[in-house]
Parts: sequence; structure tokens; C-alpha cells
Amino acid sequence: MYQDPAFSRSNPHVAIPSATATSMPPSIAPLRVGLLGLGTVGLGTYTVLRRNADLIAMRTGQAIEVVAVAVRNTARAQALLAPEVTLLSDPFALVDLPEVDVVVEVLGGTTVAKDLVLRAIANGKHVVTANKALLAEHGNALFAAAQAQGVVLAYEGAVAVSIPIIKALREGLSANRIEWLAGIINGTSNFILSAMRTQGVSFAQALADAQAQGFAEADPTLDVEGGDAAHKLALLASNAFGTPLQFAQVHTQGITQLTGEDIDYAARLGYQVKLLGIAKRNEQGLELRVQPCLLPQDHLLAQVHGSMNAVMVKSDAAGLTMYYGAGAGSEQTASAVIADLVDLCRSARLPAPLRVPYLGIQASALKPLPVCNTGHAQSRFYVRFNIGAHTYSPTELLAQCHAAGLPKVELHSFSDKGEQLAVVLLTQALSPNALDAALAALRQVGAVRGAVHTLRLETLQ
Ligand SMILES: NC(=O)C1=CN([C@@H]2O[C@H](COP(=O)(O)OP(=O)(O)OC[C@H]3O[C@@H](n4cnc5c(N)ncnc54)[C@H](OP(=O)(O)O)[C@@H]3O)[C@@H](O)[C@H]2O)C=CC1
Ligand SMILES: N[C@@H](CCO)C(=O)O
Repeated sequence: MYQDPAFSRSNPHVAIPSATATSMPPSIAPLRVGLLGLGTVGLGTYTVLRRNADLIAMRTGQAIEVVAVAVRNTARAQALLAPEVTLLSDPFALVDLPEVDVVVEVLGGTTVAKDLVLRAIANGKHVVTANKALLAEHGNALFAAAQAQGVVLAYEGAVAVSIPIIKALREGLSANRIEWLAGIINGTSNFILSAMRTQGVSFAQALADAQAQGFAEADPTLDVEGGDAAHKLALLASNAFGTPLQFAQVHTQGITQLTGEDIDYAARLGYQVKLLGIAKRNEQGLELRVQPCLLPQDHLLAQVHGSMNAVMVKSDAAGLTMYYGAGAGSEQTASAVIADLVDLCRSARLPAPLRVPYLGIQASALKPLPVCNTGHAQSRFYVRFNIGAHTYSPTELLAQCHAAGLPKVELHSFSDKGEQLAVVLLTQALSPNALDAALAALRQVGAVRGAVHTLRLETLQ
């Protein structure tokens, strides 16, 4: 097997090259990095940059060196950093350091991080961030500021970390008109759903495990309520469809309302429940939604388990393409952050108009598209509810469904739960609004009791 001599991790007989002993031409000064944050992502970035310094330098023709780090807890960081790295407790002091060429923002949050990124840009520094919340909420203003200053603002680590999906959309698929994209883009919720389905672990335990492994956001409600996936979907959609960021219009639903019962029923029917982010172009504009959906067991996206992510893209020339990799993690995210630094080494000296545009098309050509009300977006649905034990026979229930506006439902369960029967249906394709109207009509005739659980069924072909 070919062994890259510069890569030593899997070969104990090859020494790890020192971070500084590169064979670069002395005329090219190193790219000097200021790192905001030394947590899961920051430490991963620092570690990989040092471990693979020679290899990266061979690829860029320029060394990349971390010269300064800012954190809150300097005592912890002190023990992790080489003595030559300047350690600061004031992140604003870092973005003002003249010796920093590029600021890597991996602090998280949308307030201090926004001020820091704006100040770095105002100081004429390039910025690399993995902070999708910051970009989804303030990206339009941040990209405008970066453009005005002629600096790079790069964010490959913000979406589906170890998958170079931003590069794929902006560069690899740049010849294509994209029809839709769909993905599993939150590692934590996929990890939770996988653990609940395959190991019978509780939701709370699975979330605690994801947090312990560093996958979850500082505020994990962003993961489980779908907000993190919505941030990423906004970034993907802008790159796919040439729009400014339209995060506020993403229809967002997480996995907290899902029950183990629905996951089990779905499995028995041959489906898996996955939290999907879907962006689709139609005649009215764009569909932008994050929600748990049923996917057929044999669908490629249904094979994505644990904290892994995958994105499927349907475009006119390339057809269907799919991208798979780790969705979270320390060195996995570092891989993307460093890829942005490598790109920066290659593009920093280019005139700004010759660089890859922030959202894939020239800023002057970005055009918002109307975002459709998902209440009208049709699909098949999984529906579960209870009815009284002696209210209707299966045939009578199907007749009531027909009368209520659900002419072609498949009745998959009609099981005894004591005083009640558990009913599971798969509907024909219809809009959520039409489904709600039909369920209201069924409730009126006593064919539905208590809560109704509905999930979209996606086939994504
Ligand atoms: N974890 C992951 O797998 C991924 C995370 N991301 C994103 O990367 C970013 C960082 O995430 P992650 O590394 O997990 O977060 P962590 O909580 O692990 O690390 C955050 C780091 O930022 C520092 N920090 C936070 N606020 C301040 C502040 N006001 N001043 C100085 N330092 C500060 C913390 O310092 P201290 O240690 O002293 O508290 C810590 O070192 C987030 O935007 C996240 O969404 C993106 C992709 C994957
Ligand atoms: N919390 C995020 C981290 C990666 O963006 C996730 O679980 O996907």
C-alpha cells in the first residue's frame, strides 16, 4: 500500500515532522493564524495543523502557523499550547494583533462572535469560521463587510464538517442548475435517532452521549429542535440556488416530539425516521424545510447512522450526486477549517473579484427567491392515532377516511390497546393543509381520539 511519507499517524515507523521544520522557500512568509477558541474544534484545528504541518505546507507552498489563541480559561489552554503561541483572555485583543493574517473563529454564538468577526474584517484580516449560527443569522451583513474590505470569509466547517459540500456546490457543481438537495446535516440528532432505534437507548441518554463526545452545540436545543440543521440548510440553499441567506424562512421542526413508538412502527413498515433538511426549487420559488421524515429502508440516506452526515444533490447536468462523511467532531471539523486555510494560501494574493464568491455566485447576482409555505408542499404521510375500541371496523374506518378526503390510504395497523385501537396509516400524496383538514373531519365523526402523530414520507429520487 502506498504510504505518504509525510503522513505518519498510521505508520509508527515514520516520525511526526515538527511543526516548524518545513521545506518551504524562505521567500513565502507563513500564513499566521489567530485562533478564537480552543474547545472541540479549536483544539482539533491546532492539533492537525501541527501534526500535518509539513504535508500541508507541501500542498500550499506556504506554512500555516497558529501564532495566537484566545480563550476564557487560559490555565487549561496554557497546558495545551506551544510556548511560542501568544495566549490571550481577551478575544478582541487577538483580532487587533498586527501579526495575525487570518482569524479562525471557533468560539460559537452569534453576539460576541459577530462583533469579533466584524472587527477582524474591519482590520483587513481574512476570517475562517465553523459557526453556522453566526452565518445563517448574520451572514448577509458579514459577507457584505468582507466584500467591502476585499477579505475572505470562508466556512467549509460550518456544514457537514468532514464533507467538502460547500466546495462541491460552489465549484464542483458550478456548471449545474440545482433542482433540490436533501441531507442529514445534524450529527447529534442522527446519533440520537440511531441509538434509540438500534440500541433502545432513551432520548436523554443518547443526547448525553452525543454531548460527551463533543458533537452537540453548547445549547443542545439547537441540535434537537432542528435549529442547527436549519442554519446549515440556509447556507446550502444559498450556495445551491444563488440566493442571499434566507434562514428566517426555513420551516424548522426537530426530533423532540418523536416517540419510540413511531420509530418502531416506521421500522416495521420498512422505513427509517431521519431528520432531513430539504431545499427544493419549484414553480413558486423555494421549499426550505427541516423535519423528521420517513425514508425507505433501502434509500442511501437511510444508511447514514450515528453522527455521520450525508447530502444528496439533484442537478440538471451531473444528475444525482451524494456526499457522505462525519457530521461533527474535533479533527473532523478541523479538516474543513484547515481546507479553508489552504484555499486562503492559494487565493489570498488574488484580486478579490477573482476568488470564489462567498455564496457561489457573484454578490451582484444574488437574488432572493420566494420561500413557499410548506403547508402546501405535497408528499405522502405517515399518520398514527387512536380510536375507541368498538367505534369502527377497518373497512368502516377506510370509508370514513375516504369521505374525509383521504381516498387512497393504506391501513397498516389496527391494533388493540385495551379501550382503544392504535391506527397507523400511510396516505397518498397531499399537502399538510389538506391532511389537517381531513384529520379534523375524522375527529368530528369520532374516528380520531387524542393526539395525532404525522410524519412526511420522502422518497427523494
Ligand atoms: N463541535 C463540533 O463538532 C462542531 C462545532 N462547530 C461550531 O464550532 C464552534 C465551536 O464549537 P466547539 O468547539 O464545539 O465549542 P466548545 O464549547 O468546545 O469551545 C468553545 C471555545 O471558545 C472559547 N470561548 C467561548 N466564548 C469565548 C469568549 N467570549 N472569549 C474567549 N473565548 C471564548 C471557549 O473558551 P474556554 O475553553 O476557556 O471556555 C472554548 O475554548 C461553534 O460555532 C460550533 O457550532 C462546527 C462544526 C462541528
Ligand atoms: N452540533 C452539530 C455539530 C456539527 O455542526 C451537529 O451535531 O451536527
